[in-house]
Amino acid sequence: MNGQLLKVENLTKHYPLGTGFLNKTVPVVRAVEDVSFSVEAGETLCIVGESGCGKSTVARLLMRLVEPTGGRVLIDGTDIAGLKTHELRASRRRMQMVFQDPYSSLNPRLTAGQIITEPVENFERLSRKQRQALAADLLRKVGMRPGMMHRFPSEFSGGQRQRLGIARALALQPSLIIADEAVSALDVSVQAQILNLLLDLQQEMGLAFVFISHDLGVVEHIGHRVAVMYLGRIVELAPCEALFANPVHPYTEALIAAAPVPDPTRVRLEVPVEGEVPSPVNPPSGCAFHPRCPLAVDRCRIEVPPLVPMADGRVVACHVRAPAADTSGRPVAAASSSLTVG
Ligand SMILES: Nc1ncnc2c1ncn2[C@@H]1O[C@H](COP(=O)(O)OP(=O)(O)OP(=O)(O)O)[C@@H](O)[C@H]1O
Repeated sequence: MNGQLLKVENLTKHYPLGTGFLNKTVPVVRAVEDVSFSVEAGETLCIVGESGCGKSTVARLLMRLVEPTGGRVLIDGTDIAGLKTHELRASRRRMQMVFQDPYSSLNPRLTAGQIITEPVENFERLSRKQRQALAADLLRKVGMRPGMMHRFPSEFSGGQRQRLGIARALALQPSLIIADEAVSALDVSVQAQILNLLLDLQQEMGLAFVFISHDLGVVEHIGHRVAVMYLGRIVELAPCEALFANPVHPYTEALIAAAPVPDPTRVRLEVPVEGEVPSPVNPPSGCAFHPRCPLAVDRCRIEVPPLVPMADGRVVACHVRAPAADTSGRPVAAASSSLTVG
């Protein structure tokens, strides 16, 4: 890992519900609220959270497929919002996306060779020979035979299609790949093969990943650091091992407790977190997790907790577990509380 590639500062996305009539304010979906993180070259940052917490919206904002309501995305120190069309195209070469559904994300009328070389052909004209050489090289990179370039998507399995999606993303030699639920549609054994392929490619090419998943098993396998999102906000961002060994935010603890445990020796926590994720149109006041949190105190109902740096390098937004210092520098609540209450 050698240098900051991507920096996200206070990224916010509100989707208006309908259009305002006679300047009437319209309700908004608060999909992403004040999200900040960075990714270094060669690093994998995972983003986890339940459905609807804003993970895919973050991915779309990074690719500038949607415009932010606020905040900035910087690639190699350059704010992508200020880029002209041709500069944006160039910055997109640095950052490519792999999508969830390998069945619908490939054009069924194109051959595998055409599909994976198309991104390059959007920038430069290739001779037939150049296209074939590039397709062969990309197919080899993702563990497929060059002879497969003449086949159509319908002739491939789900895992092979996702390999094609990865080959296509590699065509422009990006530094960063955003993978949005890239293995969720695949069988578990195929998932492992694709994850190992991504790890090999990272080693070989120094690729960085923003890896979005709701599956903690997958995240634990592939992540260097993990950002946990709840209702549009990051509530904990920590090195992967530290997060799984010692989750600090009660929501992180609940997510890990609720996940299937592949390792039977790992102690499973009994966390009494109940209820549904509230609506992002009208989120709870203060800490959005407080209605479901067994540790909530009065302050949680009133103030949004800031992300507080902890000694082991993680940041946590929790008034109880990671209290911000008051003006005198003293913590304002107990530094740690057990979740296994009552
Ligand atoms: N174009 C849109 N217009 C209005 N609301 C939207 C739009 N796109 C997403 N949302 C809402 O924004 C919130 C965050 O959605 P998002 O898809 O980013 O979450 P997610 O964590 O990726 O969920 P999932 O895992 O189900 O894909 C949700 O409440 C969703 O309904």
